[in-house]
Amino acid sequence: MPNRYAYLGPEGTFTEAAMRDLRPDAPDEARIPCDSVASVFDAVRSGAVDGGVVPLENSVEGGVTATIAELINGEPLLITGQTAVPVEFALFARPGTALEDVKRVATHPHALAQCRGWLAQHLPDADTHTVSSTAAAARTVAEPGAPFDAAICAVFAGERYGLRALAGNVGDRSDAATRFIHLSRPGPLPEPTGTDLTSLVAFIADDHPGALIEVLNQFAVRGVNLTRLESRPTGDRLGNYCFCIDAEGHVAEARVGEALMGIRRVCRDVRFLGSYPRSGRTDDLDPPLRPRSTTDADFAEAERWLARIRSGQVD
Ligand SMILES: O=C(O)C(=O)Cc1ccccc1
Repeated sequence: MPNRYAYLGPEGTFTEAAMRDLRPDAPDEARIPCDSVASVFDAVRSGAVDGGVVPLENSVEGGVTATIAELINGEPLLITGQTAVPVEFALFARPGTALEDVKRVATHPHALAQCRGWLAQHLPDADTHTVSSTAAAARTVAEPGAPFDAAICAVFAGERYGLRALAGNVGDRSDAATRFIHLSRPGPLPEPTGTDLTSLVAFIADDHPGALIEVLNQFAVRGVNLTRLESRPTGDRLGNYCFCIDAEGHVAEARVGEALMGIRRVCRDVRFLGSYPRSGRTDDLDPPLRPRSTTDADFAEAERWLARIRSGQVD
């Protein structure tokens, strides 16, 4: 039986597009749509599927709370891949509906947040409703007696559910993109590719001046570039935060491994989320920033030098 992969469904979500990017060889029957981000995590944890794809962050709206909360507090899973997908929104309705007939619009909360300008200009009196995904909105609009007149969704979702486009490009920014991650149960890490990311959550030991700088310094002094830093409430009590960090490089590399050891020493707790290729499509990526003296060979040479001086060799 081929491996099975869960994703935030139904068919026609941007997450499904990301899944096709990350698992291009998975046949249609191996792609399992779920109705929430939490149920994708649960399907991977329970072993019902071999992997899962969920949205992580959007270039306009920021982090996807449901995903980040699972990564921080849920039973641990590993991130084993990621990809970025351009998101272009369109307004779709049942055949025969005109723009002026649209009184109720449904979509995903992140899509709504990115289309507010267009809606205010073209449908100022319409009520907006949020549902579990853009494709769920399109599927509901297509049903007889639907509670909504139109959906904001991808063109492929509108077409998939037999709707007609009333307007294209309804996003306030045409260059918006969303980052999606591939999840696996804990196990062997993906091999380093040279263009990898490492994700972790750092829980500060005790609230003191410079606590975050101590964490960031572990990366800075070893020449590791950060690509994302987000503070999130730990959930314990108001004012307690943890820090979600993405860094360039793989934990198998000396500079990244040493930075993680340093963080482990200065933090109360560290949750390692994975080291994985930076994109499903690695062709258009810049090489990671790698300052002088931070190669594995540099670290190995420094380790040999330390061993020599510890044994009293000073020449
Ligand atoms: O609803 C979808 O299609 C998703 O995949 C989630 C989402 C929603 C809005 C922007 C990017 C991803």
